[in-house]
Amino acid sequence: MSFISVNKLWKEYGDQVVLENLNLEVEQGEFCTLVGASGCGKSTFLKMLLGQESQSRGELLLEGETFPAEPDRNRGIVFQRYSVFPHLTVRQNVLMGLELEQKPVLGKLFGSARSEALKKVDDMLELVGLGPSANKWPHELSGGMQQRLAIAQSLIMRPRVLLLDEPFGALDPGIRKDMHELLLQLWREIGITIFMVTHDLHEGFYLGTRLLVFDKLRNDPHAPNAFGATITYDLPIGQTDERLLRDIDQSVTNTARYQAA
Ligand SMILES: Nc1ncnc2c1ncn2[C@@H]1O[C@H](COP(=O)(O)OP(=O)(O)OP(=O)(O)O)[C@@H](O)[C@H]1O
Repeated sequence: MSFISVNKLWKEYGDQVVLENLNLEVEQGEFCTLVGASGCGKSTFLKMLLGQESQSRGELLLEGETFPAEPDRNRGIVFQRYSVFPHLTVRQNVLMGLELEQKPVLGKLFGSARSEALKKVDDMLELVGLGPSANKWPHELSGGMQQRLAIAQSLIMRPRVLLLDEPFGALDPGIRKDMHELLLQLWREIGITIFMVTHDLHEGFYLGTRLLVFDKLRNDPHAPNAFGATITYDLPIGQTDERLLRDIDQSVTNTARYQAA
């Protein structure tokens, strides 16, 4: 049995078919990057993995069981835009998840429970390179540092699956490279399963263990909503070459043109 199984999965909004007949088996510890034209349903797929959206048809299984219908601590998510709380310091931002989990009513930990939680928070901040910034406010951080904080906020809850929706899309190329290194280091150290959406085909081609291309096999200009996207390529990273990259780029660009028409 696979860690995650996607069987004949469809997603429709009204008469718009967004995803059609997705089939996928993912083992624990895999790092999947998702690429595809804008509007092809990559974020929708992440939302289904998160439990924020339900499928129209088909199955989504975690260790053979139906995925929990609500977001829970099994799954953490990081978005492109910073999702940190501006009125809390870096340390408080990361502590908050643990406090709300252990004290859902008061939202505060005291005594030894608080010391233990703070130790975990400081270890996590070290891991993502924010140790020296623990007492800063989010507005004092660069974009890359804010995304490190968002990643720390997710990882402190020890999710089994980390979902990343274009987490580095707003960052400068140099910072993006540093964030790739950080992500690969965290993934190796923690052994977590990752799904990451990116618009950058090169990023998708070289980061992680597996590239999933979301694309439409059929485009009908007279009925643009009639066909959804599916996984057209499922490639192990490292066994990809420039020619294939160009083919995928061409196909994704064609779909993007149809979508924009
Ligand atoms: N809640 C919703 N209600 C209706 N339609 C929706 C909803 N969420 C998404 N859609 C539609 O589903 C399609 C897929 O959207 P989605 O955001 O998943 O695409 P995407 O591949 O992640 O795009 P991008 O790369 O631009 O973020 C789009 O046409 C979008 O308008």
